[in-house]
Amino acid sequence: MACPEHIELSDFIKSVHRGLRRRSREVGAVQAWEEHCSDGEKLQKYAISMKKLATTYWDRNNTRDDGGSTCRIGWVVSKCRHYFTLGGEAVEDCRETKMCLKFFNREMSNDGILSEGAEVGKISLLDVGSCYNPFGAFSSEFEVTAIDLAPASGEVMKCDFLRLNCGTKKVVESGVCLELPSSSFDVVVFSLLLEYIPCSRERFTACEKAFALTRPGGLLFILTPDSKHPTANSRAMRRWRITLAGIGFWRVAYEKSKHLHCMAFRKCKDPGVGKAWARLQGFDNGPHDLMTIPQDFTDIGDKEDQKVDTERVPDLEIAEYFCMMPDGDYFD
Ligand SMILES: C[S@@+](CC[C@H](N)C(=O)[O-])C[C@H]1O[C@@H](n2cnc3c(N)ncnc32)[C@H](O)[C@@H]1O
Repeated sequence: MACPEHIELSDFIKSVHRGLRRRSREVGAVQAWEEHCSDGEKLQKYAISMKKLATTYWDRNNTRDDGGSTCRIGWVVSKCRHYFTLGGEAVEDCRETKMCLKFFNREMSNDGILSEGAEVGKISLLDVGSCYNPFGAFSSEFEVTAIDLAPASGEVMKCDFLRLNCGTKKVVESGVCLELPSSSFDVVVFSLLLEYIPCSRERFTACEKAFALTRPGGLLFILTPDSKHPTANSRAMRRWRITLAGIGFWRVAYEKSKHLHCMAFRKCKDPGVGKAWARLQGFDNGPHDLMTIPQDFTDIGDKEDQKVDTERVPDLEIAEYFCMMPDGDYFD
């Protein structure tokens, strides 16, 4: 059972997400986002609440009997170990080569195939919307760059990812990260980030930026809440998959836990492969319109605290996710 503080924290977080979506409908995404980013007090309260919720209620009891981790951060860490240090990347190289032959009747055009047994240093990981730097606990394996609109920890740089420039170097001015070098990260993580962003087009922009920043063969992780049974939102997840393939991201891992979809996408060394597959799936409309979440279609009234009705069922899913997480065994 969730305790009163837990409910209070999750209610506040949900109300921020809801308010941003509602304002976005009223005045458009750009103005709503600007207003949101200039409300320092609200952002600060969100950061403190999110950190407390995650560190006090979510991130405990996350170890299975076999020593494995049941949390979203642990899922990313274990997939990275498998991919970067236990030969997973080489396996995916072979798979991509086969797809090149199938789609184009030629070898992979990129010469970036990792030779097996190549020396692996620390994995460079960009955690977008990091809040309190949960990957900091794995600093022996990961070189973490943590960014957030409103950091809850000194290890996290302030940055609006939607406005970040993907260029040639790291540029930080007055503590704000303005630019990061393209193709420089082994891993980019969006953990509970995309549903914060109130419109589909901006979610797509975030994915394009992730593509620019990841090195060929690197991974984008997307963790997104969904408390329904595994197939309930499978069509939406399929649309995300096709959209991301259209950018050049190929899905290499997927798991539906009780409250999350956990996904890993590889930046194809030959982006034509992902695009060709996406075309076969009928990907020829505006791609940004495909990065939708159930709440995009929910009619939200003016009153923040109005009683939940059947039209707001998708919000219930999020509510359940935020309320149920502390039990800690939802990520089996
Ligand atoms: C629900 S919290 C998730 C925190 C953490 N990733 C986790 O899994 O516990 C979403 C975070 O994304 C951040 N965020 C949302 N939009 C962002 C943007 N455009 N740029 C950077 N951070 C953003 C928010 O400030 C918030 O801290």
